[in-house]
Amino acid sequence: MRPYVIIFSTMTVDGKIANSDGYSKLSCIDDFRLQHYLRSNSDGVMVGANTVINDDPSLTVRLVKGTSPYKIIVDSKLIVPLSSKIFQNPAKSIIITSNNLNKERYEKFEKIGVRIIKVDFNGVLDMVTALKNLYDIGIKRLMVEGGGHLNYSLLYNGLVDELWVTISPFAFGGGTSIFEKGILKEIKAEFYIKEIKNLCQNWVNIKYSILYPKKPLI
Ligand SMILES: NC(=O)C1=CN([C@@H]2O[C@H](COP(=O)(O)OP(=O)(O)OC[C@H]3O[C@@H](n4cnc5c(N)ncnc54)[C@H](OP(=O)(O)O)[C@@H]3O)[C@@H](O)[C@H]2O)C=CC1
Ligand SMILES: Nc1nc(O)c(N)c(N[C@@H]2O[C@H](COP(=O)(O)O)[C@@H](O)[C@H]2O)n1
Repeated sequence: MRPYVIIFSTMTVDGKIANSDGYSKLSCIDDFRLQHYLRSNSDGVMVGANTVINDDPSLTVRLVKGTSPYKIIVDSKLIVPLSSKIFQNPAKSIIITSNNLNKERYEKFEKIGVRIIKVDFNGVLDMVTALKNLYDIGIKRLMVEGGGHLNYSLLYNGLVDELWVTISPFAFGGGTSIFEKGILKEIKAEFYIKEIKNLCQNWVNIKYSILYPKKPLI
């Protein structure tokens, strides 16, 4: 069994979640409220290593009432700084990493009370096993907040149930896309609209469910 997975992202009209300098502030207040609402309705919120390094996020619930979920970082080489805001509450922090690192690297995090889940690494981490582990420790509903490489690796493995994407009224013409394939192959996932909502004036949120092709195209 694995958690029910929802990706939440805010992108430009050209599908970028950050520009090439790492600038990523794209939401309006209604969109931030939706983000915090979904956090408050999730058992865990997951981000990739680059997002932690670039944004130093809190991943807490602040704009609506509710409990902050577990914070889950996907980081195969354990490069995220120990001083990251996420680790201010180490008991609610989990790192998914490779089972192939020196034990001193794990100990640094385990010492402060961060839970480490070790899975196989073959260019990317084995997210199927990672999600099974999360389910077994009580994370039944998982929100994923990017970035593009993490989003794609979950999509590629057929692990995403819904995408909630907000289109903001900007274009970058470059930068990080909402889905970045990295070293993985291309697929053709299909998205079905469940709901469309106007946010603020010029932002629009679309909730999709996802249907997967049987095999990767390439
Ligand atoms: N507008 C928005 O809504 C959002 C914008 N952003 C922006 O996105 C940018 C970061 O996106 P991106 O560069 O794609 O980075 P990610 O946050 O997706 O992190 C990618 C890294 O995570 C690690 N990783 C380990 N295992 C996996 C796996 N199975 N699949 C994918 N990644 C894995 C890899 O590093 P390693 O090999 O070292 O482990 C990889 O390089 C930032 O600029 C951030 O500000 C982020 C979230 C939301
Ligand atoms: N929904 C959304 N809109 C944006 O404009 C964003 N830049 C992001 N980024 C994501 O939110 C995290 C920051 O969370 P905190 O406010 O620090 O709790 C950031 O790391 C991205 O995952 N999201």
